[in-house]
Amino acid sequence: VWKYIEASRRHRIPTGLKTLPGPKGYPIIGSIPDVPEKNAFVKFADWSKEYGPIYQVNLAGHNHVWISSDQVAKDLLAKKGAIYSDRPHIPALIDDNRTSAQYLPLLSKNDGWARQRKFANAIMRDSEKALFHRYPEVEAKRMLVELLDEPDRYNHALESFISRVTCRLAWGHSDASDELKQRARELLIGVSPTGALGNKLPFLMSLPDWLFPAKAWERRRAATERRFFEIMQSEVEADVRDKKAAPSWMKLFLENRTKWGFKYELEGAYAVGMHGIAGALTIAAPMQTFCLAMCFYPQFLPMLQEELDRVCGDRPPVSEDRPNLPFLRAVVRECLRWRPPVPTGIPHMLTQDDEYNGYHIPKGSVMHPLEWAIARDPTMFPDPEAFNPSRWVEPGYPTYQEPLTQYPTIINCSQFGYGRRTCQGQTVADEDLFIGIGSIAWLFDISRTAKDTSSPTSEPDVVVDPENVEHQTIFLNEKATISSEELNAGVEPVEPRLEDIILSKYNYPGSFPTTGEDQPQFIEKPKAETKLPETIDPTLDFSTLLIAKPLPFKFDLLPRAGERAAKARSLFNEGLEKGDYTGSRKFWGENQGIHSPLGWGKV
Ligand code: HEM
Repeated sequence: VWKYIEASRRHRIPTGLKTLPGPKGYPIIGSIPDVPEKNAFVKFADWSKEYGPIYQVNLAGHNHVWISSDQVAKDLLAKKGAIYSDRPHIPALIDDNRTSAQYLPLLSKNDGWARQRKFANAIMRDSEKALFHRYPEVEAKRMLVELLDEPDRYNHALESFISRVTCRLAWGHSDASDELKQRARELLIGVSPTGALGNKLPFLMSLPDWLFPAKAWERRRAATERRFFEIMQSEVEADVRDKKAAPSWMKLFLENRTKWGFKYELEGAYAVGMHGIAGALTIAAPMQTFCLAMCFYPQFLPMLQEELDRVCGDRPPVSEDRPNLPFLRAVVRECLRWRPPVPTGIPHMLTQDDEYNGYHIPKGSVMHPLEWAIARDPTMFPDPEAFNPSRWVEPGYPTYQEPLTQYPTIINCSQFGYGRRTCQGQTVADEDLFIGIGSIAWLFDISRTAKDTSSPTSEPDVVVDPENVEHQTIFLNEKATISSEELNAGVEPVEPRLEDIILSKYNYPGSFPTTGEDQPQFIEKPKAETKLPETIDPTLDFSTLLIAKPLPFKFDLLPRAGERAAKARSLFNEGLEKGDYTGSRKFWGENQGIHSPLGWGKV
């Protein structure tokens, strides 16, 4: 109540200025009941059609300003970056995100943010110069074989690809990629408005752990993360000492430790770990969007494959092919536009009263560049709801830009935010998506499954040939699995993980036995409900956390004709023999935290 009174007082408007338009909402809670949990960004975009490109909404006493125009976002968040570059408090985290110097994207505009941003620029420049040490190309080979072997776990393979590349970039190897995914997933729950309960009802965070189990969950999450970062740092320290450390951000930090001016013992461990986490999930979302787009806009895959065949022939794409693959870059760019991975944007906070076009914007307002709406401006993107990569490569479209050896590119596109807080992982995302999506399109045909009855409009695009044994054996996202870390993201006891079984498949050094009593048992969980009510657009069935990705769906993933599948396998086997690949390591053993009465709580 006090917050509400305070907010009303703050909202006194200086003479001559108007208050921003926006929905009225209810006393105290404001418009919270009007914002759906699922696809909230669509609701905020609808409001922008009613109230204009900048409007405000009261959410539980906080003033939230939504911007749905690229120009307005640039005018405020970029040009007036001096006052629009702070971050709001995230109540569900145990340590104050603004001052704890743990998570760069969430820090206030303070010294910790400045020094970590400088560090981030340096590590990103270094990786880019070294073509990301070819990690994306190495891991794409493993991903292709996993997709061939288990297409029904496609989302797991895509997420693992991203997580393994990021894990290598961060610490020089992929052993911790499953743990990294789990860390990323848990932090995403902790920071998402639709995730941890403490973000919806912040006052609960002042209760003791035993009265509010979600707080105990967060305490355990934060402690596990700290321990994980600590272990990763000390292992690379040992590898550097033994002169066997592969190139990584951590190695770079350790080689010049004092240069960055970090202020506490583990700040370097967090600065590297945070980038690992930031990369581990974000980039997988557009890869899954790519599969969705190919199912519903089948005309573009043959165009992409024609380009790949012409330029790359009998091998998947590599970094040097970039200038010669404009249509691949267009597809990547269009995936980000059509379904922005962070559709609500990451909020900035305004640190002093401001005015814009006669409107008053009060200090403390939480500013949201609504990426979803910005990406659907019909003057910039004609027919914005359609997935159309041609808009980037055909003259006549407002987004067309030359030279095509450089454009289209995702670098500096609006989906990465604005001003001083723009995303620092753009080049990593660019390389992963270029290599990852390019490799999938090189090897696979993707289409809506012949069996799919989830949508009344779903005419199959490809009918599986019943005579073709290979096609029948590689059947086809039947389980529509969700990845195990999603099932186990702190809301349920940890069980032996799917990964444990997969590990044994490829004979990695030190991998799990395939037979005998030690073999882990996977207990089948109920399948994810993927059938949509008929009225919902099946291309809009997305997860609800801050990073939105398509929920698992059924589709056909068939190797293209010719030698490509055999080639993909031989490339992977060559890598296996060279020792390029290792299995995934378990960090905590079974039953982590379950036996503690305060252990895993519902979030
Ligand atoms: C497709 C993938 C990605 C998308 C869509 C994305 C999107 C974003 C967005 C919207 C922001 C907020 C910008 C703002 O506040 O105005 C952001 C910030 C950030 N991103 Fe990314 N990101 C992606 C990948 C990555 C990767 C791979 C990394 C690192 C390896 C990364 C590191 C960061 C960091 C450190 C910030 C915070 C910058 C700051 O607050 O000063 N991102 N990203």
